[in-house]
Amino acid sequence: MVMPQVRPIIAASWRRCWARVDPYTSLKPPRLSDQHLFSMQVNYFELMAIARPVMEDIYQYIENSNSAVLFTNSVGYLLDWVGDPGMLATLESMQIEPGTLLAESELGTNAIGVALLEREPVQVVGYEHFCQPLHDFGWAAAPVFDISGKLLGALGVVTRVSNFHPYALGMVVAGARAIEAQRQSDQLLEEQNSQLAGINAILASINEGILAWNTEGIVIHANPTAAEILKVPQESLMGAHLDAFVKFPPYVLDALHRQIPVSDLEVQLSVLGETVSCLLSLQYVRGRRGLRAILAVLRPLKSLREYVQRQVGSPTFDLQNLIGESPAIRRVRRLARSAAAARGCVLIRGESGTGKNLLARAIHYHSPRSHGPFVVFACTAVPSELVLPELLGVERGVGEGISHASKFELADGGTLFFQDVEALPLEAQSVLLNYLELGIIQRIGSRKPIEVDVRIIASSSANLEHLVAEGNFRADLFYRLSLFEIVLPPLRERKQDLELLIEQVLQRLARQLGHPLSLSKDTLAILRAHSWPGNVRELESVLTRAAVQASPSQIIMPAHLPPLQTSTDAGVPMWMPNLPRLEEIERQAILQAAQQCHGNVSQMARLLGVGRTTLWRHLRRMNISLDSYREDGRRESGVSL
Ligand SMILES: Nc1ncnc2c1ncn2[C@@H]1O[C@H](COP(=O)(O)OP(=O)(O)OP(=O)(O)O)[C@@H](O)[C@H]1O
Repeated sequence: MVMPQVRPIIAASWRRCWARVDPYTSLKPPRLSDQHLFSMQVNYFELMAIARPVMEDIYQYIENSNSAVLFTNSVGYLLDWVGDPGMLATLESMQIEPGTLLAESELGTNAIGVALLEREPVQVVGYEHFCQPLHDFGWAAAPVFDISGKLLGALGVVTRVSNFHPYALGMVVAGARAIEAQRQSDQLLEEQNSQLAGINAILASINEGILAWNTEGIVIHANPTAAEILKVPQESLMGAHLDAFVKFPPYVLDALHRQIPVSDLEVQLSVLGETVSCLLSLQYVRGRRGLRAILAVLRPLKSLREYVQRQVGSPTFDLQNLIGESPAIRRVRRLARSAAAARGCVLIRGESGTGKNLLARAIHYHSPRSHGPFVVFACTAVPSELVLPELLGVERGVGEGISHASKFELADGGTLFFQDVEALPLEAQSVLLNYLELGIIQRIGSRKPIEVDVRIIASSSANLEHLVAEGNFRADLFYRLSLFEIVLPPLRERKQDLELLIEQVLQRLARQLGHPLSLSKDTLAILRAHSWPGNVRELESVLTRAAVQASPSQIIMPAHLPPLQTSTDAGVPMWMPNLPRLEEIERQAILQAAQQCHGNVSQMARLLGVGRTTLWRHLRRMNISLDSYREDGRRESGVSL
């Protein structure tokens, strides 16, 4: 029976102790071996490093009052203490010292044990201790939590009952809060530092120059690439005044003054008297109290070109990938090698899907320019109003929008490939001709001539002679381009290559599907009989569909093939003068596909066995709008019809 004046928290502890603690014997709490204590202290090193100064602060107030300040872990093991030597010796005589378990289950009711169990500050004085040997003492303790509420340990003060001061509890509570606050701020700092280290590592590894300076003009970050572009050591830049190194042109200063962001503006900086050309982007970092820093991204023009090159510079562009051993294809490969070694323009002609793209890339790949970029200008994919800005680039003044480089500049030192050159508007044809004659271009909005060294390759599946006769293609450009002409034969004219091509496509599909693939005899016969109006692209698409249909079986049977026409009347090159009749057939096919695919260009292209680009070209040429076929009347982006 507990006396009514006993506080409930103490009474509850006594009830817990009755079953397992003998109140009358001398204390024998468990103690860690020195080795275990040491490893525990190592584990708690950071927390103890925070707790120790707080413990000493508290001890300053209670020094000479025969007391001690204790810090335990969350289980109750005493990790550290500080106190009057007399009190420490007394505690030691009761087997209480660093390494001792002060849990309620071992020492009976005591402030540390109860504070850890009840997760609240508590004082236990005199007879409130369950064990008699502690009746002479007064303890106060407060639990310490982390930011998520997890119990970390307890801070306690112990004195003789006669010296016990009611303020002791307030002191340990304030001390515990101080430990928590310090730990949280340490953790935040550590997080920020690790985030900062992460950001710095990212900034250091990216290929763009990153330069940041504060409102006083002091450089607060410069990554290695920025140092490389500016040719100034990174250590010299950091912490220096930017003005000491870099002079911006007046229009950039104006942008900075007015805090206008710029993106990929081609600029010439004066760095310690040397001129550095690069693409500059500016961003402004704002805090609650206004502008905090300016962030500049610097990109060397060269690296941009290399980037373009990396996108295309893969070995798949080897001429060996133009499969076929027919005399026609051998001749194409021979011509392509001569074209690669020469310097002038090349015109590649042939029906859609015969490999014009492949050949253009291969010529570049085998040319002395292969280290330079290969840039594609897809004439049908660029909306007509954007053709000139895309081709020539745009120079805009500050505040007028974003300047961007021309395709010629991006291709400088490499090859510029005009895919479907027949779709180039007349104005752009003049630009191209002008470049071929003078070797310079001028960005829109600028009078400055830019000298570029670009080789031109063009492709076409159109009847260019017809277009010239109609006045839709400049004759002088046509003659200039066609000085070196390579014609890719349609597949139906080199059926002996069919099996080689099938083999190559099946090998690729087998790799993708993860099992070998072959054709039954009947399937091969059907493929041989087909006229392949869509050429190699159609073959690839038919085999892909069939392989997927056949999977998991490894043999493609006739049933797996999509319907194929066996007509022989497709054997007419697209640029022969019977275009109107063919055009009508094409128009009907496209309209049917549009209906079936609800105007979805990708699906239509698949159905028709042509590339998206080719389909867009036909749509534009035939002035077909897909809007009415789409359920939501939506226009597809990228091309205006
Ligand atoms: N001789 C060939 N050997 C191997 N693959 C080929 C060959 N010819 C074409 N191909 C493949 O056929 C597909 C279409 O080729 P490509 O895009 O070069 O044709 P294209 O004539 O430029 O077509 P379009 O005029 O429609 O743009 C590509 O996947 C290409 O790799």
